[in-house]
Amino acid sequence: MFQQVFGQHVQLEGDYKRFTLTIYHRGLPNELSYSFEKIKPHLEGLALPIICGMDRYGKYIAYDAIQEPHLLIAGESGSGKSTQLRSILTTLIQYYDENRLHIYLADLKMSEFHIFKRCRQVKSICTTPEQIERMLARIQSEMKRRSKLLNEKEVAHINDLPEAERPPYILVCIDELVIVKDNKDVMNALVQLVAIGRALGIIAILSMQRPSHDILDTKIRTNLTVRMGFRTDSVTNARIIGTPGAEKISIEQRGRFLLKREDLIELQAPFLPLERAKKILERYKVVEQKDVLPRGLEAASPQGDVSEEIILGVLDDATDQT
Ligand SMILES: Nc1ncnc2c1ncn2[C@@H]1O[C@H](COP(=O)(O)OP(=O)(O)OP(=O)(O)O)[C@@H](O)[C@H]1O
Repeated sequence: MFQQVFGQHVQLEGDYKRFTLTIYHRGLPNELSYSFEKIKPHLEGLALPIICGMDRYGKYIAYDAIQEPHLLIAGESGSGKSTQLRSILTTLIQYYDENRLHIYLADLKMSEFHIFKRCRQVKSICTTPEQIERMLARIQSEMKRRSKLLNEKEVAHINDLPEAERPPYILVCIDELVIVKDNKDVMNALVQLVAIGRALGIIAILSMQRPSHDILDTKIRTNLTVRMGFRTDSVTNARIIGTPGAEKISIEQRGRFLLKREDLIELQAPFLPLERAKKILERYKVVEQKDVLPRGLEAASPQGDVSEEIILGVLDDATDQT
């Protein structure tokens, strides 16, 4: 009824007694072409900026993952999760060099993280549960090293360290966690990461279709402070993600999602097609042979006990091992 009177761009919010009707001059764009030039000014001042999308006022929204750590991206198949992760990572790779940022990726669907192979900031791309286990074990020892460093220097956060001693931020992204949901080592490592990672500059992004209790431990879920809820097939699933209303997003509205931080807002994600992302990333890839680890982790150490310099400093070209 309100839409008939005021047009398409109205929003009715409220619960039992009190409702607010907001009438916007315009709606969200149906598609938002990815543009780093337009996004970049909105990242300034954020320690680890995560680009989200555009709001109803035509404003780009980004947040600082050091202030609001650990992100859950969820929604049904084809709703836009991978595309969103692609633009988050491509943005960060253009924004920070490897002295500021190290990225660890786990792509259990083996769908598309290969496009990040050989990017200087990308230190690992895992495609099997065993590789994830080892990657997280390495992250755990890096967490120990950083905790010790903070203790010695008597500071609370790596950002408080002098610039010369500050280690790079570490971003760990896992696509489709469901495949390793029964792996206790992986889950325990993740529990620890999301509990203490923030002060150490180690942040997780998890992407999955449905983060139900049997897939995502409550100890992990409660520490995923930011949620991006893409289209879901039911109210229940939208609630599980923490973005009630995501069930109302229509199938045609690709890249539309609800962002849950303190409030819940509707955004349109930038659209960065795979081929365009590949082109952008070309400039950030290693070219010299000595920069590329020729074999995988097994080649580096038959015992599977890889030294920190290798895993934390060199690309684990995991796909080549499989
Ligand atoms: N931000 C966007 N703007 C416009 N179209 C989009 C956007 N994001 C995704 N799409 C379209 O939707 C399709 C599916 O997107 P995507 O692969 O990201 O979904 P997904 O949620 O990761 O699916 P799955 O869980 O099956 O991997 C894309 O191929 C693209 O055509």
